[in-house]
Amino acid sequence: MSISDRVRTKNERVLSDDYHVLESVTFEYRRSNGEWQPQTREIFYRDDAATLLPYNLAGRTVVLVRQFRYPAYANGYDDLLIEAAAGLLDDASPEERIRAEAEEETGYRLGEVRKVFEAFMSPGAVTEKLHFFVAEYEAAMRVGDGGGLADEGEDIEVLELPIDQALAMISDGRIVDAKTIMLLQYAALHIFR
Ligand SMILES: Nc1nc2c(ncn2[C@@H]2O[C@H](COP(=O)(O)OP(=O)(O)O[C@H]3O[C@H](CO)[C@@H](O)[C@H](O)[C@@H]3O)[C@@H](O)[C@H]2O)c(=O)[nH]1
Ligand SMILES: [Mg+2]
Repeated sequence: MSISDRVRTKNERVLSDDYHVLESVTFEYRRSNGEWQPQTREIFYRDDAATLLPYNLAGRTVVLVRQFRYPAYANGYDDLLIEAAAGLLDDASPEERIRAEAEEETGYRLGEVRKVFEAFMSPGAVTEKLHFFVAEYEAAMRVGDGGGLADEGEDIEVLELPIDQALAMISDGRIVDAKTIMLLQYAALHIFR
């Protein structure tokens, strides 16, 4: 049985369609006891995206980026946010897109990239699914400064950190971005053992 047998979409109203689409959706959901219950939810339609953690096994380091994020600032975060490189797919394949995005943001032209998992990051409200990758890097792969695209408003710093320091920064609150925490914990569990 598909879950669509338990959902009847009644109405979809576009609240905003400036850059992404925000809709108010009214639907009925058939509860486990068989009753149909009306519900309304605001849904933010965002395209899927990909993120990647470059790691160097011998040096026990990883590469992250730092940039301004207005939504975090609006929620009281008074600093640049430390993140793994990430980008919206823009209709490309996750692997193709993350390779280009990682080079744009960090300056590293990577070899093999490995997909490790996929995750919905805020499934109560946002459609976006994120594709997670890791890739081994070495100093010779640095072909540029990174930094992102200035004409798209990006002003990105590149950070190379020991994995143990990055993990400590999760504990002390200096790293508070979910995708970054997930990739660093993946690396601690499966890469730097
Ligand atoms: N005008 C306008 N431009 C936008 C908007 N949203 C994104 N852009 C443009 O699209 C670019 C997106 O840059 P990417 O590097 O592809 O994406 P990202 O901002 O890193 O986003 C990824 O990480 C975020 C933080 O975890 C995620 O929130 C996001 O969904 C995605 O995974 C931005 O630099 C900006 O130029 C918007 O609402 N309005
Ligand atoms: Mg980005």
